[in-house]
Amino acid sequence: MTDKKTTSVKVFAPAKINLTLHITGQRDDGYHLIDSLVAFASVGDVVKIGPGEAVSLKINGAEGDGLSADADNLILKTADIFKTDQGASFTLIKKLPVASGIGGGSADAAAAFRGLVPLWAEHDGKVLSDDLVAETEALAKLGADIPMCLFSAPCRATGIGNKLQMIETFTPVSALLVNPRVAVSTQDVFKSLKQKDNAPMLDALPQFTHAADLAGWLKDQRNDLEAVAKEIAPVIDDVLNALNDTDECLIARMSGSGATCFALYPNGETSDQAAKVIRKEYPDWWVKSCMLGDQSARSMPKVS
Ligand SMILES: C[C@](O)(CO)[C@H](O)COP(=O)(O)OP(=O)(O)OC[C@H]1O[C@@H](n2ccc(N)nc2=O)[C@H](O)[C@@H]1O
Ligand SMILES: Nc1ncnc2c1ncn2[C@@H]1O[C@H](COP(=O)(O)OP(=O)(O)OP(=O)(O)O)[C@@H](O)[C@H]1O
Repeated sequence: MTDKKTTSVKVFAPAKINLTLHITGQRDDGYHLIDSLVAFASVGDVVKIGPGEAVSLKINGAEGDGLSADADNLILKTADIFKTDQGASFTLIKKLPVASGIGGGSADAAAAFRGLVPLWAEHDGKVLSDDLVAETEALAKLGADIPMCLFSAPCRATGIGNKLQMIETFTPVSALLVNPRVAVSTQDVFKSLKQKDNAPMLDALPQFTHAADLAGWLKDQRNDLEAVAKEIAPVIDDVLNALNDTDECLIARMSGSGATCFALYPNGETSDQAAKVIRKEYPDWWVKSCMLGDQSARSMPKVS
């Protein structure tokens, strides 16, 4: 048997992209009901977990400045759920902008959870996986986007984002993600939203065989948070204009509560070329050419 105290785990935490985000109601506790088509990007954070006497967190990476490594960090909150006295030293390589509508914190929490299961597989003679249902429920309470990030695969999310219908037939598409480096608070956007009972998507979603199909369909769908987010961060309009101006852009929309926007392209060459153009004009923006689709295989913990 391997010595679990010396095991190290590395987990990819991909960005979540809300291709659509229809807000269809509000619960009595204030949380909003959503109907959202979600895919996961080939760009994301990396969570490394090594042995440690206590639970600790160190943050590296280009987007790590200003993100606190204290008890409020979703990685430490996730470790707390397991209620063991085992240690773990986390290193977060933060590559996704914070508070940017692409679920970075939720992705980190989900990655930490996936990584801790093999690291802490057994403790005090008790198999951790026996408790996973209760622990997964506790994890979901840390953030509405966490359940979808646990799967990191295309899905339709309803409820408050906790009811997931997986879409196994989703065809991967080339995309460009752009964030103008303006943090937008999800809570502020929801608080400013006035119209809460918008139409959901149709019951049956079409099957998309290429990016142009998906983009054509998205033109009739919405992100109901986009208008409110633009009032809070008018630069979102500049991002959408910049994306729409690039060659062969099929559609440009905002993800989540913003300010990150995505655009779809026919292939990787066209999204790479658009990235070059936007980076040249806006050198301070965060610009990533990527694939959107199923990242579940890449997101499995790599144990060494
Ligand atoms: C906008 C989305 O990213 C779409 O996927 C999510 O709905 C937000 O997910 P999240 O950032 O993980 O959200 P949480 O951290 O749970 O909540 C942040 C704040 O957003 C509001 N919130 C969140 C989710 C939801 N379905 N309704 C809400 O009203 C709540 O006021 C909460 O105080
Ligand atoms: N590991 C983490 N990474 C990013 N943010 C974190 C983390 N832990 C806690 N937070 C806090 O969570 C808040 C939301 O950050 P996050 O990057 O997840 O926002 P977001 O991309 O807008 O999320 P969503 O799309 O789920 O609304 C931030 O204000 C940040 O302080």
